[in-house]
Amino acid sequence: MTPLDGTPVLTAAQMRDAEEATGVSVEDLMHRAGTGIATALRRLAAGREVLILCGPGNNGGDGYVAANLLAAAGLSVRVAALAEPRSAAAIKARDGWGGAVEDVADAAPAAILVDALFGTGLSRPLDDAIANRLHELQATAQFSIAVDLPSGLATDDGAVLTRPPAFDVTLALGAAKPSHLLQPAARYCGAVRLLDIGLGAAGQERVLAAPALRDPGPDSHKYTRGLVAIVPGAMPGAAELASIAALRSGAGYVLLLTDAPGSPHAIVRRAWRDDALDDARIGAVLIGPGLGRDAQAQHRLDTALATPHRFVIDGDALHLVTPDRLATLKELAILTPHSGEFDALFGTSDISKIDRTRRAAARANAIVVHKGADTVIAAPDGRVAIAAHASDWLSTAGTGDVLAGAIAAMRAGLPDAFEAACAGVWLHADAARRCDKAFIADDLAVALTAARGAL
Ligand SMILES: NC(=O)C1=CN([C@@H]2O[C@H](COP(=O)(O)OP(=O)(O)OC[C@H]3O[C@@H](n4cnc5c(N)ncnc54)[C@H](OP(=O)(O)O)[C@@H]3O)[C@@H](O)[C@H]2O)[C@@H](O)CC1
Ligand SMILES: Nc1ncnc2c1ncn2[C@@H]1O[C@H](COP(=O)(O)OP(=O)(O)O)[C@@H](O)[C@H]1O
Ligand SMILES: [K+]
Repeated sequence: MTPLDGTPVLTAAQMRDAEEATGVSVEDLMHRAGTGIATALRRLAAGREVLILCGPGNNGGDGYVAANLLAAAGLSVRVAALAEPRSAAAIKARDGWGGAVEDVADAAPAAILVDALFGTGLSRPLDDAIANRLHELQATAQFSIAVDLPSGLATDDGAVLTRPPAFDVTLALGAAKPSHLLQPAARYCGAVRLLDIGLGAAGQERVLAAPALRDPGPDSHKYTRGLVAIVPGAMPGAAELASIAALRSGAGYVLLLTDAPGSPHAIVRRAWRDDALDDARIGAVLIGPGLGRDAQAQHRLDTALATPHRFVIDGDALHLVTPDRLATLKELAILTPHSGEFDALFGTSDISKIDRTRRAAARANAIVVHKGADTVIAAPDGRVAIAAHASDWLSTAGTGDVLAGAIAAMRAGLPDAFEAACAGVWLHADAARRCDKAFIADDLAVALTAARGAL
């Protein structure tokens, strides 16, 4: 049972391919899955009675295998089924279960509820009676665990076909699936833990992991650590927040292009001029937080984009560019749209957030950080990282400005724009975890120092 950080994310079809590529039979993979589930359950149940709900497919098969192993280990375990198993592997697993099989409709509740009804094979919404029963049994349990996915969730796009109960833990078999990470599905999974079943899964989509960042050395000075230039506009507070965030993420020098005084004094302030960015030492330029969308904003953006720097483009600036303009930039830019900014720039669509973000990155030839409770980061070369479960308290004004500053600091210091974007998103989420609840964006920016210090 391991955390998901850095692990591959596979769709249902990719899971089937990975399963075939192992050359291992479905029965053997199911045995591995059942063994992993039983080991996890022994720890999580701590001696309490376990009720395993088994569906007709291989998800149910995993449940029968786990039940058999738990009973053999002396644990109190009962099984309730929805229907007869249909796949050969699930039939064999059920036949290997020596105990009674109750009916889900009238099975008595237990302290520990295990949902092995449906996994990656769910093809349509659940019947109301089944969904209601699942909610009842989960509500009376002390602790609930979903095998692979809570029943009712689509696997590939974060969609909810039928609303499941909110589980305490989901055991992802073989690899994380998009719905463990994408909303609205992810909120029902609880803590997601990976059970390794020996799939040699490799793909371009991964769960975001902590970056490996170098600390300064004896040869470092402020410019080698990265000079971030920040272009402010109509709402100066946003650029101030981004400036603090860039410094506290480890930038060596933050130049805020304003003559308005402010703190901290570590921020260097100089009035905007049309040649303000003519400095080869600039490692990254951030433009967009609080920029406004008026003629002055458009002028500053056009002037900035005519320079050959590495850009982080956020907020209002995303309303003043087109994907075609972005694709002509010399250096790979990083775009940080929330869903409204994303739709305005790239249009709306029904496909999954992962696919939309990947397409947008290819279209604009830029790194796209598609923000939200689920943040997806995509590169034009196809790499994708998905951030797992950020603090919902991030939904407060100014936290996006803080993110933009953190990413700009990373962009000034790292050669790979995708890695820089990933590092900034990681630092931002970690800073939020350190802030507990009801923090404000100013607190979040300050907490970046501790987040950076932990790496
Ligand atoms: N891939 C791997 O490497 C490994 C995968 N493993 C495990 O296999 C799981 C996937 O198994 P799976 O493909 O058999 O699908 P599963 O989720 O059990 O359900 C399919 C069954 O349910 C039925 N059904 C669907 N929707 C329904 C509904 N709303 N209401 C009622 N029925 C519905 C559907 O019938 P049909 O749609 O054909 O009518 C079919 O009979 C995966 O999550 C993991 O746990 C591990 O064992 C080992 C390695
Ligand atoms: N419910 C949520 N859970 C986790 N993170 C969230 C949630 N809502 C927003 N965020 C994060 O908070 C930040 C908000 O950014 P943005 O919408 O641009 O705000 P602002 O423009 O006010 O700074 C983004 O990093 C986003 O990913
Ligand atoms: K399940």
